[in-house]
Amino acid sequence: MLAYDRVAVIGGGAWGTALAAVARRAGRDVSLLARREDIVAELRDEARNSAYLPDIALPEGIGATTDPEEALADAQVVLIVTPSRSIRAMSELAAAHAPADAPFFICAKGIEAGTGLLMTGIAADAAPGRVLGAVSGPTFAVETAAEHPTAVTIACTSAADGATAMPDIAAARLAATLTTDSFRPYVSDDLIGVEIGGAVKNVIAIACGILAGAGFGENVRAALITRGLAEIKELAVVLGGRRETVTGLSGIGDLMLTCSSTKSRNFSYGAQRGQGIAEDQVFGGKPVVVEGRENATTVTDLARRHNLHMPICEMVRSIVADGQPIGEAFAAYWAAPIEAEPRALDISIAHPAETEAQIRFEELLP
Ligand SMILES: NC(=O)C1=CN([C@@H]2O[C@H](COP(=O)(O)OP(=O)(O)OC[C@H]3O[C@@H](n4cnc5c(N)ncnc54)[C@H](OP(=O)(O)O)[C@@H]3O)[C@@H](O)[C@H]2O)C=CC1
Ligand SMILES: O=C(CO)COP(=O)(O)O
Repeated sequence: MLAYDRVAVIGGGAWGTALAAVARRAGRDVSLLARREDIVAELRDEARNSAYLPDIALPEGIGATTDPEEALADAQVVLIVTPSRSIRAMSELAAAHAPADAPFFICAKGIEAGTGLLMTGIAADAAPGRVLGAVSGPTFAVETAAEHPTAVTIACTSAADGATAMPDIAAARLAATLTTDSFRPYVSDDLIGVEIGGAVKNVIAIACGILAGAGFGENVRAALITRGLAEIKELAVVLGGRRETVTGLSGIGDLMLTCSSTKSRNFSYGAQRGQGIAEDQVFGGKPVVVEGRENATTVTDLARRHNLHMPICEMVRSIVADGQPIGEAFAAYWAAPIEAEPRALDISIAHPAETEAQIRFEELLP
């Protein structure tokens, strides 16, 4: 049978709940593991998750629980949908309770601090021998949960489970499992390319948000999206991913979405910082998952290790991690030597107006 009948989801937040809803609407038997009793009770009794997806009616029958054994023991496939910094612990938890032949699909977007591992790299460490994949793409949870049309990329390496034919590999099976009238998966075997797109676009979205919040226009946003895509492509290729994956849903698709909407937490975080709101006052001081904040450092650490310069990601890092004033950081980025596009041509012309640029941008930006 191509599709998985029994799907377990780890994470009762916005994206975990939305994916559980997709699987349930596709007719699957779904169990969702959450940490909070109130979320479990509301999902079970009212088919709602008002903490994370207010006003959205979810399908009946999502089997929510706080008990890992209950959630995972019968799973044929496990979706891990918690923030990137918790993926190691969640993979260990899943490995301890799920059947050995159930593949894990990681739906978080990021790179691990210290190790520089992609999300499936962490899972490979934590759950050796497991078939692993990723779900990524332009997907605001609130839209997916409300059955607005959504397309995703589902990736795994084709050799991962020893399958020889594409329909037998785990990514294709998960695509068959999750397809509904409103949810349309595409399948990829370029796990690295897909995961790099998801991790880096959040950092670029922060940059776009900062400059939008500071009052700059659409020109610079288009420039950052385009040059950000070049940074994604270079990192993906240096790590063994494929150039063409970057033009797909998990690359340019997610980058466009996240860099141009206040529905994005990364963009909104940047916009608030651009308006001059202090780091500890962003989102009114509430804890909100902003993956690009931490991943500005993990992405640039990884790039530096490969002698790759990612100027937009470095700019974001210097603001959010090193506390550099926005005007100064942007001026330094903007006054870099003039180079070729793409970088194949060896051109480097000193910017003539570094000082003027700094003075002007410092006046305009906080
Ligand atoms: N929201 C979206 O539109 C999309 C999100 N993603 C990605 O999905 C991942 C999760 O994001 P999202 O669902 O939006 O985040 P949310 O903040 O909505 O939910 C996070 C969930 O993870 C749980 N959680 C948080 N920290 C830990 C931890 N240390 N250990 C175990 N569980 C934890 C939370 O539990 P509790 O409620 O108890 O705190 C909550 O259930 C991120 O990597 C994000 O980039 C990907 C695509 C779309
Ligand atoms: O990954 C996402 C959309 O694809 C969600 O973006 P944010 O985490 O910025 O809200």
